[in-house]
Amino acid sequence: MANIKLELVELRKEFGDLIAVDDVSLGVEEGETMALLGPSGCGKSTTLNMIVGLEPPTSGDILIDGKSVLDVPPGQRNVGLVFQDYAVFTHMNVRHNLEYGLRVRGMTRPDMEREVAKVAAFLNLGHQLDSKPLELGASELQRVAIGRTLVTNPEILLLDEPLSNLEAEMRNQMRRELRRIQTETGQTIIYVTHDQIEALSLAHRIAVMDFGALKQYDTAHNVYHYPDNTFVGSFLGNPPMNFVRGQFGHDGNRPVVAQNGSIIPVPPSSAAGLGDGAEVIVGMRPESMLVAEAGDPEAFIALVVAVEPQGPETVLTVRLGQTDLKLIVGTGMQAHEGSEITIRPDAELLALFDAASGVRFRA
Ligand SMILES: Nc1ncnc2c1ncn2[C@@H]1O[C@H](COP(=O)(O)OP(=O)(O)OP(=O)(O)O)[C@@H](O)[C@H]1O
Repeated sequence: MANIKLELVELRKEFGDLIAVDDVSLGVEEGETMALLGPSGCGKSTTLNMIVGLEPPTSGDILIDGKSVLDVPPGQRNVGLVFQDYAVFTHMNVRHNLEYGLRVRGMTRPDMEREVAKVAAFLNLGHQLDSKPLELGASELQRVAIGRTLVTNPEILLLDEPLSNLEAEMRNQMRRELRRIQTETGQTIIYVTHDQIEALSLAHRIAVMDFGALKQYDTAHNVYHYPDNTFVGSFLGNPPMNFVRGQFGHDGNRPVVAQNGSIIPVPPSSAAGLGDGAEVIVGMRPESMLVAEAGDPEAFIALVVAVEPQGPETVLTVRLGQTDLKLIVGTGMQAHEGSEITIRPDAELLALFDAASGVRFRA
């Protein structure tokens, strides 16, 4: 069992009547990258600020290596925060920027030079130690900002939207760079982002937040494929998860969800314990629905309303009752607007949610 580096215990922050962080509990293992993901205003930065010590929690606890750090002042928590807008000193060259955190800790010059050389080489900044920040490009600046923090060897590296100021090309490059930092240093990283692709591609585990609440905390694979609620299903994925609202029931022995005469067969495992007549929402990822042969007992029939080729794949919009669904299919698939199509959802990935709460039914 890996060491739990960081633990949040019913962490809460209120600003007046507003609950910015709503009793969030989670643990991050040593060497793991955890992404705090969610829409603007969901409480990501407030959570980060409480971990760093810039914001006192209203209640709850923050443990690093099993010890509460609530009484430890920000500078002494040994957590390194890199802000979105590259906190570097513009009047200092790169070397002095990298040295800064070590100098304030009173490190000797030879030790400092050794540590700075190591981090500069690691981040490909060795040839730029004498440059001023204004002479650097955006990704180099970002590497200096990360280097300034990394050189202090923090217990936890906290990154607040680190790639949001970069162009698409640079962003991909920095993403690769961050993955390298992750694998080569074994650094525990907390990564704040509203970008699901960044979270899915960089994080071992993702905490999905909405209005201060933790909506799911699981591996990147599980939050995508097995969302706990409709919020997570709709926040991740592009196009997002399809939802069909209907009534649970049986067609003969087959469990189905019916909406205005249209029916979707659902796997018995997803419907365990559900009574006929229950109001539910069926969730299906666009890429987890196959075009099937007519008469397939696990399939449903829908009307094709749009066919949009998008290079390597095609997005189909189909209508089932009153609901439009998106499917991602291969380009070999021939579909015609106005024709009927038989669709079989992947039984393993189909999800049933309670219509009132949006929470997934678990067998
Ligand atoms: N100092 C403060 N005083 C009052 N309200 C605040 C303060 N800081 C944050 N908030 C509010 O708390 C909520 C959470 O904000 P927070 O910045 O943590 O969200 P976020 O998910 O990081 O958003 P963003 O991605 O836009 O930075 C928001 O409604 C915000 O307006």
